[in-house]
Amino acid sequence: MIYTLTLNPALDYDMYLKDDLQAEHLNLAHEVNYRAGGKGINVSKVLKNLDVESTAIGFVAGFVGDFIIRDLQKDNIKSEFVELEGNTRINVKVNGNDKETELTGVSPEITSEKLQELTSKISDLKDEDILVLSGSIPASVSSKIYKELSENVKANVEIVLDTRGNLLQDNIHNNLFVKPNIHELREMFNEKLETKAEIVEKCKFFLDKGVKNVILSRGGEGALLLNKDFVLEASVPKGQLINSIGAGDSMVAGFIAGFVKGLSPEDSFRLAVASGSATAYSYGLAEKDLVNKLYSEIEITKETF
Ligand SMILES: Nc1ncnc2c1ncn2[C@@H]1O[C@H](COP(=O)(O)OP(=O)(O)O)[C@@H](O)[C@H]1O
Ligand SMILES: O=P(O)(O)OC[C@H]1O[C@](O)(COP(=O)(O)O)[C@@H](O)[C@@H]1O
Repeated sequence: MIYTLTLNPALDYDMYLKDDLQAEHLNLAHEVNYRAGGKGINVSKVLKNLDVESTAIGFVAGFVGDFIIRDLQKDNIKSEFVELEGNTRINVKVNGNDKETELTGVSPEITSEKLQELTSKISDLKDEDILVLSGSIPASVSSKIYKELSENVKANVEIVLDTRGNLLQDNIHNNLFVKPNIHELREMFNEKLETKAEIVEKCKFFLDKGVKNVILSRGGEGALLLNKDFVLEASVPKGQLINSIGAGDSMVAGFIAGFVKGLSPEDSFRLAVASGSATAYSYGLAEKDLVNKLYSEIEITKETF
C-alpha cells in the first residue's frame, strides 16, 4: 500500500479572476473551486486518477477537517487521519490573467500524544509499502520530523520526500526520490543555476546523501531526472496553462504510479511530467485521459555518466 502523509493539510479554495489580483480593490471571481488539499492529499488524488490505490494519513481538525474526510470519501480514497482540536487551515489560491497569488492559513497544534498516535501508525507499515512525506509542517512539530518518522519504518519501505529548504536538507533518509523545483534548488544554494550542467552538479548533493533519484522540476520549462547512472531531460507537452497549483504533487504521483506499475525509470519520469502538465492545463488535478494524451508528446533525452 502507498501511504501519503500530510502533516499540514488544507482546504484549497481556488479563485479565478478575469484580471490579475489588484491590492486595495474589489476583485470579482468568475469561478471558484474548493477541495481537500495539502501536498500528500494531492498525491493521493492524482494516484487515484491514475488507478493506483493509496491511503491518506496525517492530521485533521474541526469542520474543515470534516470537509477533507468527506471530499476524500467522495473520491473513494482511503484515509486514516488523527483528529486534533481547532481547525485545519484554509489556503486561498487566486488565479488572475497570468499571475497566481497564494494566501496560506494557520494550522492547528499537534500535541505529543497525537503525534505518538500517528508515529505508531507509521511504524506499522509493512515491507514493500511506500511512504510519501510531502509539504510543510506545522510549527508545533520538530523540524526533523520527517527523518524521525523515516527512521521508524521497516527497512524495505520506500520513502519519497517532497518538501523544501532546510526541511528537505535535514530530512533526507535513503529516499526513493526527492522532487525540488528549480526555485527551491536556487534558494538552497543561493545561486542562479542557469545551465543544465550547473543544475545537475547541485542535484548531486542529494545523490551523495543517499537519495536514489532526484526529480528537478522546472515549471513550463520541463524537468530533469538524475540518478547515479544517468540524467534524463524532459520537454513539456504543448498546452494552455490554467492553474499550476498541485502540478508538483501530480508529478510525484505520476512517478510513483510508474514505479508501482513496474515501468522503467524513463517511462515513470515521462508519466511524472505528463501528470504535472495535465494539472497545469486543468482547473483541477490531472485526469487520466489528459495524462495519457500528453504522455505520448513528451520528448526525453538521456545522458549516461
Ligand atoms: N506552465 C506549465 N506548463 C506546462 N507544464 C507545467 C507548467 N507548470 C508546471 N508544469 C508541469 O508540472 C511539473 C511540476 O511543476 P513545478 O511548477 O516545477 O513544480 P511545483 O508545483 O513543485 O513548484 C513540471 O515539471 C511540468 O511537467
Ligand atoms: O503546487 P504544489 O507545490 O504541488 O502544492 C500545492 C499544495 O500545497 C499547498 O500549497 C500547501 O503547501 P505546503 O504544504 O508546502 O504549505 C496546498 O495548499 C496545495 O494543495
